[in-house]
Amino acid sequence: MLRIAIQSKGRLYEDTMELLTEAGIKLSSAKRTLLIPARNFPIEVLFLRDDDIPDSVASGVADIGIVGKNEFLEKQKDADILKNLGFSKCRLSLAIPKDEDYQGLEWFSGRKIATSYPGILSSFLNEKGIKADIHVITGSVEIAPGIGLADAIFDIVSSGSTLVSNRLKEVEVIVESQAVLIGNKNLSEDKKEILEELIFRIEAVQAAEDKKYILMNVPNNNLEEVLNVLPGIKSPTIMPLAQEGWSSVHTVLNEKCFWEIINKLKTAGAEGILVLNIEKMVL
Ligand SMILES: Nc1ncnc2c1ncn2[C@@H]1O[C@H](COP(=O)(O)OP(=O)(O)OP(=O)(O)O)[C@@H](O)[C@H]1O
Ligand SMILES: O=P(O)(O)OC[C@H]1O[C@H](OP(=O)(O)OP(=O)(O)O)[C@H](O)[C@@H]1O
Ligand SMILES: [Mg+2]
Repeated sequence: MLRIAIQSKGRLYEDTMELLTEAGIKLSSAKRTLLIPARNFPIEVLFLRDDDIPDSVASGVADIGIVGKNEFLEKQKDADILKNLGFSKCRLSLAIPKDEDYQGLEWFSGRKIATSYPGILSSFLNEKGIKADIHVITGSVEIAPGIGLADAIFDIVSSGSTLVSNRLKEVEVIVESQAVLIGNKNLSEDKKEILEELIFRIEAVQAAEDKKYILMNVPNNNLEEVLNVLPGIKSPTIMPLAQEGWSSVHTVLNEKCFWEIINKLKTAGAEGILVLNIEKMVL
């Protein structure tokens, strides 16, 4: 049985649960239980605060875990990053009051910076030879400059709206983060085998993301024109329709690509275009 540590509630929880579900892992729904075995896969899920996930994996309390890369880097625990998971994307940035004139990192010399990430910040400042005063607070970091607690902050930024509403501006991006799958360094062969199967499933889910299956009807005379518009990843399927002189064309496209070529497809003579979600894709 492989044990995976995931966040019990918070920003990572929903996407993590969705990923496990899409990978076909069904949990027996024992709410308020901290350790739940899957019903159909040799895995059990341990629910923790995200701060405790890196250590639980490094120490072997859990075999693998899902946590923000920011948190993993901050905790400096000895485990491997096995996979980027593509959700909870954010960055750790330095931000200062918006009316300050900013010319470069020297601005921070001798200033007080509030953060929940003292480890990452101090190694960054050391590397750059900047001496600043790091003030650790565990939440609501963005209000620190406004209430006179610090001159600047180092915190998570995503859309940037929290910075704006606290009259701050982002001046340096130090770490790009997203949810990552981490693993203990000494897994047994049995556990490695289960992990491989899990990663295989995660990759099938990821491959299908942003991909659409599209079907359209095309007069045979226009087939060549339509096929020219479709990007040639793999050759499309072409089947005759019951109606003489028409064919049905099926292919897989990136969603973004679809919006770029939709008008060209119509001009080329495609009709009745259907776009379907793809759940999994094994390449
Ligand atoms: N605004 C955001 N946009 C995208 N990802 C974010 C955002 N805020 C946080 N994250 C990511 O989600 C992770 C968890 O955030 P959350 O706010 O749930 O943490 P927390 O309050 O420390 O939770 P816990 O109670 O488990 O300790 C962060 O470490 C970061 O990787
Ligand atoms: O750039 P933005 O899109 O505004 O996101 C950044 C904010 O999101 C997170 O806080 P969250 O909303 O999770 O609340 P918290 O302060 O309770 O952690 C993070 O701590 C930032 O404050
Ligand atoms: Mg936390």
